[in-house]
Amino acid sequence: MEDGKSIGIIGMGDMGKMYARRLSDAGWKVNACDLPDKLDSLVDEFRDRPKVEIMPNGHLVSRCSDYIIYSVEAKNIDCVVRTYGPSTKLGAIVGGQTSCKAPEIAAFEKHLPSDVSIVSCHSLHGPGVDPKGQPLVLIKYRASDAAFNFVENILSCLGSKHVYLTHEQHDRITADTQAVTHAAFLSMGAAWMANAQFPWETPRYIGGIENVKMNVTLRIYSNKWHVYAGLAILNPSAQKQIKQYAESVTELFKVMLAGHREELRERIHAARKAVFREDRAKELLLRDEVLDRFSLGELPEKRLKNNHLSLLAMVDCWWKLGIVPYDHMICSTPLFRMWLGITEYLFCNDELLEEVIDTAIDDNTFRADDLEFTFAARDWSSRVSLGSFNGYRDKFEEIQRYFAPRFPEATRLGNEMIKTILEKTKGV
Ligand SMILES: NC(=O)C1=CN([C@@H]2O[C@H](COP(=O)(O)OP(=O)(O)OC[C@H]3O[C@@H](n4cnc5c(N)ncnc54)[C@H](OP(=O)(O)O)[C@@H]3O)[C@@H](O)[C@H]2O)C=CC1
Ligand SMILES: O=C(O)C(=O)Cc1ccc(O)cc1
Repeated sequence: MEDGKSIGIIGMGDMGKMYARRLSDAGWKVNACDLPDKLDSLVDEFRDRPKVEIMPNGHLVSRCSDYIIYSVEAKNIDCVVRTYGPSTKLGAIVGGQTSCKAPEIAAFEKHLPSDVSIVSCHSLHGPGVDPKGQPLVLIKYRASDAAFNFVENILSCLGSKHVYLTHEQHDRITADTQAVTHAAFLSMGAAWMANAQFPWETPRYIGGIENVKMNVTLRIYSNKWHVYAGLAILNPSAQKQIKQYAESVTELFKVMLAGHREELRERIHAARKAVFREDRAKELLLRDEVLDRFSLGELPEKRLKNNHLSLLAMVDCWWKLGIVPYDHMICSTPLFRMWLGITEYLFCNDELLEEVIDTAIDDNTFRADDLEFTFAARDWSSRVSLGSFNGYRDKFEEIQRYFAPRFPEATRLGNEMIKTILEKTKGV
């Protein structure tokens, strides 16, 4: 490895460990730490990897490493960089893995010595997904070409697709792709819990699009709350989009309740025209055989109808915000691709879309679910707008406890689903 240079990782949670394993497998010396109370267990866990040296704190990591990655909670980034930043080795390069870059760059600007270069990164996938072929954002904020090339060379062992952005572009795009996607799935989970449902036990929620909704919702709730809270609350563009999503849900639900079929049809078709190209149906990201394969419950003989308020509102929201989601495929996460996949599956099928409009107007059996979904979307939006980390955490963890017994199975199915979908969407 390049002249005995080494890499520092501050924060050995899920992402930090994944980086430590992959970088050391590629032959790099890694110096890593977490909070002091995890020292012994980390030393134990990495005992069989001589290339990973676990250190007691970030000062020790910072003073001996040539590229230091902060992989801590986004909400703690200022405090952690303030503590260890001044110990950074003279002339080293620093970056971060947090999901929202404005606070991370601000912390680097404020607390790092001026001789230190800044090159940040963001793997656009969770720790359980193979990084190969997934987007990896690289941000050259304050660095020479040589320093940037050094970082790019280190991270090339992940096999990811490199995407070069400024930190402002990164935050704008991830608000469009991640934050609003998470808001939709978080709201589904909240609504199911409010109605005391486990959707895989209800025939009308099994098969096709419903499988993706359930698996992704459970996948999100099985993760750590701070990941979603950080990227929603700390990113100002995200707040705006989550608010628009809640407004789209509310307005569409009111049109449904009032029974205004033509108004609903016109609005849905206007949104469809703005978001989907006319020939999109020829190249759908997802098809029936893929969608039906990953069920948590028994598939019913005949597919049951749903008005898919969550999906109608998503396209309405993109339309209102002038977002064309395909523009962001280069920066998409697996969950975003699945969300876009089921959205276009619905909107690019005239017959299904017409059935959804009729169901929305004529079928009363979804009203209770839609009411709870509307409350949930608005509640998530107000917690995010208030910037309330505690409020976000309380709600997230309550719902997490409710669904926890099904996490192992949902994670297994979700991983298979992601793998299959990634194969189907290669090159998109
Ligand atoms: N999980 C995901 O899917 C992805 C996450 N990210 C981002 O990566 C970052 C890390 O996420 P993830 O690994 O999932 O989260 P984790 O909570 O698993 O990891 C963060 C780790 O940092 C530790 N930490 C906090 N303060 C310090 C400190 N002062 N010194 C050393 N360690 C500290 C935490 O300890 P403690 O728990 O005790 O506070 C924790 O172990 C986040 O900013 C997240 O937004 C990016 C891409 C994907
Ligand atoms: O795919 C998703 O949206 C995830 O939920 C995983 C994830 C979470 C945080 C990130 O910064 C990147 C990826």
